[in-house]
Amino acid sequence: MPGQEQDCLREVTLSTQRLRVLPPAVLSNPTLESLDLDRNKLRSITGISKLGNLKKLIVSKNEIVDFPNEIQSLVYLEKLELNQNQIRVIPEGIFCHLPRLKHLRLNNNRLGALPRDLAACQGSLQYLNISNNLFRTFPQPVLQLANLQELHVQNNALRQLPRELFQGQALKMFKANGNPLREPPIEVCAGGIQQILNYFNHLQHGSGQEDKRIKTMFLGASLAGKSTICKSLKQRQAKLVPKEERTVGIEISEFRIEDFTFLFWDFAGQLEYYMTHHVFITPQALVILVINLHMYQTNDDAFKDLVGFWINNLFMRVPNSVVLPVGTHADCCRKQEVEEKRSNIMAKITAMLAERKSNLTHFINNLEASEEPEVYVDQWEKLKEMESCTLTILDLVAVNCTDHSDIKKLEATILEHVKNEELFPEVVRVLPPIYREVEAAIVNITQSEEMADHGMMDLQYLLSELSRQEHLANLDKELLQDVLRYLHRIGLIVWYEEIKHLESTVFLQPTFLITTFKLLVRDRLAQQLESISVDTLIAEHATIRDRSNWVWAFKSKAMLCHQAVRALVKYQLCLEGMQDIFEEIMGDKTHRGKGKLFSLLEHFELCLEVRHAKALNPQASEFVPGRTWETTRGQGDSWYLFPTYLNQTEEVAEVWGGDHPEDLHIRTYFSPEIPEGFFHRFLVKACSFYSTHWVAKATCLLVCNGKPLLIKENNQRAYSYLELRCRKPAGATGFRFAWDFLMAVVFIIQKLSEEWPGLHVCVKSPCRTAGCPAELTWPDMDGKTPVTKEDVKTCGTCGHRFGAELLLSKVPRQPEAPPAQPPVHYYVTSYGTTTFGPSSVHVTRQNISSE
Ligand SMILES: Nc1nc2c(ncn2[C@@H]2O[C@H](COP(=O)(O)OP(=O)(O)OP(=O)(O)O)[C@@H](O)[C@H]2O)c(=O)[nH]1
Repeated sequence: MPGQEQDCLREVTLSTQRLRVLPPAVLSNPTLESLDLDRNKLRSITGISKLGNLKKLIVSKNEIVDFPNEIQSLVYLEKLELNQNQIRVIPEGIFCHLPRLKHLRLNNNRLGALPRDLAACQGSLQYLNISNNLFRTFPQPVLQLANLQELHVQNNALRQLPRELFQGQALKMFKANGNPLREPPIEVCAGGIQQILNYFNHLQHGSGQEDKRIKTMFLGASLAGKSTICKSLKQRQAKLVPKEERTVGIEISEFRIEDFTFLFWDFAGQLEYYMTHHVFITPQALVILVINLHMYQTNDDAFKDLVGFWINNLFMRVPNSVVLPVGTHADCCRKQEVEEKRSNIMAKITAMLAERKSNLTHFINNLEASEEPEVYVDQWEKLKEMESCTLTILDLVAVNCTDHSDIKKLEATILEHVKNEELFPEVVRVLPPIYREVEAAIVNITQSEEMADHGMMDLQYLLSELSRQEHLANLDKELLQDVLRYLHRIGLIVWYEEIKHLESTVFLQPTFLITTFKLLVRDRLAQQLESISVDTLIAEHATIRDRSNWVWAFKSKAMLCHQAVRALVKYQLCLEGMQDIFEEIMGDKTHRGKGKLFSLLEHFELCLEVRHAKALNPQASEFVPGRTWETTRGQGDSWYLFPTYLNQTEEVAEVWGGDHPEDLHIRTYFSPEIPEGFFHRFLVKACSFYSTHWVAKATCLLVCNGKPLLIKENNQRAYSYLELRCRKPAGATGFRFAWDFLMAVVFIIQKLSEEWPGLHVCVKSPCRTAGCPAELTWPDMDGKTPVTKEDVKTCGTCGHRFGAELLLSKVPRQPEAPPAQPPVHYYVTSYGTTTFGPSSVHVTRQNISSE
């Protein structure tokens, strides 16, 4: 039987066989205990009841519409997977016959309810996945599953979760993101089971209060009028912002209309700040896209710069957002011109949305029509998920910001949209009174006289300050952390508990965090560096000549040494009267304590530490997989590379020595385009992993075991890709190594791209015939099937045949080859950690050699 692996006929695997019916041979084997039918085309599994000894049945990724009733005969069943089918209803009378069922996957179907008799599995069921279905209310039978340890309900339409679910001891893992939850709000759920439980406990002591709050992000090109609108809305009058007062970084303010609280995040329009946008552009917000109508022309370039760029970025980053385009400077245009521009912008946005939809449909159809569609199931699913996301674009409002009545009109429009539950289902959150009390007390502290401008506070100190207040005397650390976590997620404060250096620091004024970013990520940084005062230089034991060197290194290599950063930061903090926090931000002088600034910049992949030191520890006696690779610390000054400021392009090309037709060559394509800042963050990630590297504006050369790998960025409309090349290796080991290297870099790219949920990335190998435009699409890389079955691939366009190892990660077969290894899985789990097959290599940071 094809694809069958037999173990005394107890176990049969028939995945990806394009089966439409169960093969009779399988059904004639009543001793079978495990049957895997993953990724086929089954509409039913008629006859399955003959396999009365089955313990494990996998029918995921098939075409089942009607729940297979025969499953009720499989009374020994322990594991059942029916995910990724089209099941709408599960009848009563099935689960009551499955008392041993431990593991049940029903995700990605069309279910809206579960049968009552699921409760019969209460003694056994430990894992249940009903994510990506159509549940509007929480399925009550689940509450009786006393031994349930893991529950997935993501991406349904749940508004409320029952408190009883969290009261038992068993539940260890619970996931609910992607639901319009009010009670508890999604920001509370993200804090985990304990936080949810605490939330319900506090709800018990008083009735929940409705909180209507929405983060509002003002985006748009420079000088569009974002700050003007923001300030005018807040002050309820036309409030023109002088041109010189440009937003630096992001400004945040709070504002109320009726009983809605708006948190305004006003983003600076200059390109340099786009690098930090990924940190602050978050889902579940109202996006106000501000367009200067006076500047806008009805041609494609103006549209791309002032509107298209932002729409594309929102597509990729927060694909489910609601966007209100606002056209400013209406007073500088004729009435008819305003109308023309308004309809031009709306028509072009509509065309963009249609283009995106049609692209996705095209990709999906391609996968479905491909030769082996079952090896593209994961890609297909991701695309389907993207297709279900909708960027809602509201009708453009044209305003004259100098006119009070226009501001009032805009305010009314915003309010009307926010009240629309269809558009903003999660605006209303039910909160225990204590959440509001703690929040109010924090706001009081931030506004008090004693509070320093920066608003940074130690967590323990904050707790003691709060609990000094009579009504919060019982506040404990856990509850405070719960509330802080919530306030962080809604954007009122900033608390990065996941960054080790910052876990005990709360930024009560989120703007201060942005101020810290701005110290090094800003426009005209070179001028800033040049203007460091002599006093500051002296205090840092530096000379004017050092300062010139810093400027030179920055302009030519986008690098700053530690001393330069210290001087720059000290100088800027002095200007703002905040010199007292210098040590805290920068760490101590020995460079060993990293300080908050670099913890932040490195966490968000905005800079890379480049240490001029001898490579790896020469004293290290051995390298042990899974353990930290110890390195010697360099004696010299640390340098930091800021990829945003890179402007050279030639350096890498020189080291690489030009492309060669023989190179192994793949491309990762991006649709709709490579997001702003993506390549820079990729550089930081990849270079912190591969110690030897060269970087330039749009290229990078990584070296591993002496072998180079080139990555080039090409970001053109309808042609956005990263190209990966390495020299054609000799011999099977060489191929294995080269493909491992390529795959590791592809996985870094894929891992990073997950941060843009609306971004589609696919990998292709160009045909190796010079001039032939054909490309070979790569199948799912985390699928269980090997990437390629054949040894030779034929190009469908030019007809030439190539060894598969030249196109895909397949090692050439050798006559004396040892028995097949288990399939190798690669994945990059996080910054600097990678797993290759059975052994895992954990490298926290390799030193950088300056070769
Ligand atoms: N006449 C007129 N001027 C406006 C209008 N809206 C904004 N302005 C002016 O346009 C200039 C730019 O406005 P800002 O609000 O600073 O623009 P921004 O989008 O915040 O700009 P960045 O800070 O660079 O991101 C200011 O001088 C405003 O006074 C408008 O509707 N009519």
